[in-house]
Amino acid sequence: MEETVVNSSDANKINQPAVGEWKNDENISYNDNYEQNIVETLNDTTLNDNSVPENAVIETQEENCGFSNNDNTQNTWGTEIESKYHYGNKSNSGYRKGTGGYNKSNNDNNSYENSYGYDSISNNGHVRGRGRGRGRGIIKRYDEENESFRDEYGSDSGGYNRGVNTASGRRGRGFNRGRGGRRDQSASGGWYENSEDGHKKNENDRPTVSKAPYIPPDIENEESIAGIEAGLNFDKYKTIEVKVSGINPPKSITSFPSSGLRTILLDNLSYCNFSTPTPVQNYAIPIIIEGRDLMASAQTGSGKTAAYVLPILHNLLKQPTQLVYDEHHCEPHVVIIAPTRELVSQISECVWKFSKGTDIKNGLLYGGTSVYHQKSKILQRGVHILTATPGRLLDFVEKGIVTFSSVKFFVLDEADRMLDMGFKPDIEQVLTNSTMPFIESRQTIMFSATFPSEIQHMATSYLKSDYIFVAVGEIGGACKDVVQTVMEVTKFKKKNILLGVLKEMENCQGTIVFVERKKVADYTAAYLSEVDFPTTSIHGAREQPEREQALRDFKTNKMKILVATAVAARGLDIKGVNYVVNFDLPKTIDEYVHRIGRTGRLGNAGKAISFFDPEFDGPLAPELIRILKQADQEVPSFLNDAAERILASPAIDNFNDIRTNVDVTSNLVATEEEEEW
Ligand SMILES: Nc1ncnc2c1ncn2[C@@H]1O[C@H](COP(=O)(O)OP(=O)(O)OP(=O)(O)O)[C@@H](O)[C@H]1O
Repeated sequence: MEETVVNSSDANKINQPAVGEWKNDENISYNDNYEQNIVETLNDTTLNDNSVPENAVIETQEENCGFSNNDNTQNTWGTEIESKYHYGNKSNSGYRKGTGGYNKSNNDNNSYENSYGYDSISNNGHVRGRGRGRGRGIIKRYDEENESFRDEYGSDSGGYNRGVNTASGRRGRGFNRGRGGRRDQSASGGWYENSEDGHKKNENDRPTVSKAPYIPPDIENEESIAGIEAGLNFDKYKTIEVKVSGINPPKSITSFPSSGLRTILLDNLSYCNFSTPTPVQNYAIPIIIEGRDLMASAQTGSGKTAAYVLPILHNLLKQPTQLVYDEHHCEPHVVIIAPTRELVSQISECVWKFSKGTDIKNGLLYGGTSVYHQKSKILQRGVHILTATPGRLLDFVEKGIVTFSSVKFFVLDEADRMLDMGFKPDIEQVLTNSTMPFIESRQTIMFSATFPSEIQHMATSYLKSDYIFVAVGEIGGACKDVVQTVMEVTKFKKKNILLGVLKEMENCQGTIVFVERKKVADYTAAYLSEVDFPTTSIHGAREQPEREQALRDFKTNKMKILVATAVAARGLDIKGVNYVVNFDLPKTIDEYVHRIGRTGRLGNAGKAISFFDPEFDGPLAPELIRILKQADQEVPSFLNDAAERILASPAIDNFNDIRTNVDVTSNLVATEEEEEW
């Protein structure tokens, strides 16, 4: 079989602004191209819901390779000092720092460790560092039937792994070759041959690092009850414009008691301190209760989840039908799909808290967790409402564990995201599954804060023709309770400016810093920890337990700052998020709107600070200005200048064939954010 060798001199051309910056600052003695290739490798080996079978466990081996023979490294192992934010236990966040080079370890706890040399390990089988290598991918696959692991060898090329493992004061050298195995057309990581003493190991005695499947904590706990409390601006919701279109839309409600919702739901609402419905709830509840399909858009943090969960629960309770399940499969009545694991978990919590005291069975499926555990949970009692990420859901559907024959409601949360290029094939696969009831026989519901018109057009093919459209405020508009500041910051200054911004805050507790790349997330979190801001991070290269631990640490204020990639941009509802900092601006304005919507929720005040680098962010300027104006925010003059430059520049050639009489085919390509998560 032909090997694909990535030439390290063929530098990956991705813009990687912050990488150079860190390198400059940390005096790391290797060149830009090399670093960029590492980034490329990591993309290839990312685990996410779509790329790796969920029950796969990566077996990692490595052989250290020798770059670390420089004086810096030699001198420093003895000088490590413990920072006050280094937590010794495995379920916490922290870091260890040293002096000189940059060493970042991110292994089986939620910690950042800085010391000499350069090293970065994460639990999903990536070993990053210097050196180069190719090798075969091995996936340790969990065999559910036998409850044991078996090896599956990846075939074909893909990943390109490099690694020097110099964790915890040990250094080794050696040359590492490993070809990232790919399965199911997806990158899945590779294994490395490793030797602490620098000698290549015999294949037979390579150590196996098999991870036990992760069983997440139960969502059914009282802490889940407390949502965000309504803020001072909650009453402003009354004045917001709501547009409703469609034939004979049901009349909106004005209060929960007059909504017709069943008593048990009203009781649960008051238990959860929901006294007044938000506008999207006023309109969506009666529409769904009356059995109409719905596409709805409302600003971030305005209660869209309850707007569909409550009427669905009401209808299930009003017309109970028998739950079909046995030891092999189950047939949910409601399927809710959302793009990220944490969001799925959050929605499921919401279902649980509103269905308390009823017979409704609630289940969830998401990647990075034990398949066996999730399977037994939903097959034990059956499941009325199943909330899932698309990858894990399809996995269960393919295995026949979930069938859709009893589906009455199909919900897409963050619907525009679920129907964009990254997820649309999965959604199509779900909706065209032979067991899925036709459009006329199910109720289809879509919600998001942003809904680009092209996605709306596409979405209509999944809805009944008389669906109702509800738009609360401007579609895709930013929440006006968020004060938005845009600063002109070039890439090399970002780090210092971030520090300045954090220091200027009275208390930086509850700050989410968004970056574009996983690696920059790690760097930034490590750096902030080092300068005494307790920080953790969430991104797609972290193991699921680490991701959940990071969120818990942030939610419980153990960590003041959460550095995140796009994985945390949508839907996450975290109390006490006072600031969002866009260290890197996103590529699309909708992503910006979702990110800044992590603060300023439910009438509370929030603040968003964005670093605008004219070199990279120019294309976003016109749309950013539109969003700032819509939310009555100040538009800085440099942004106007950048927008003028963009608008004055010639239109980008779309590389369209100038002939009109030829067939055109196009392939779906995953978006970059997708790969980056
Ligand atoms: N009527 C209400 N009364 C009190 N609290 C509410 C009400 N509706 C929603 N909430 C709370 O408001 C918060 C935001 O709700 P939710 O997460 O559903 O917003 P969203 O519109 O889906 O946001 P996003 O667009 O970011 O996904 C949650 O903590 C929720 O519990």
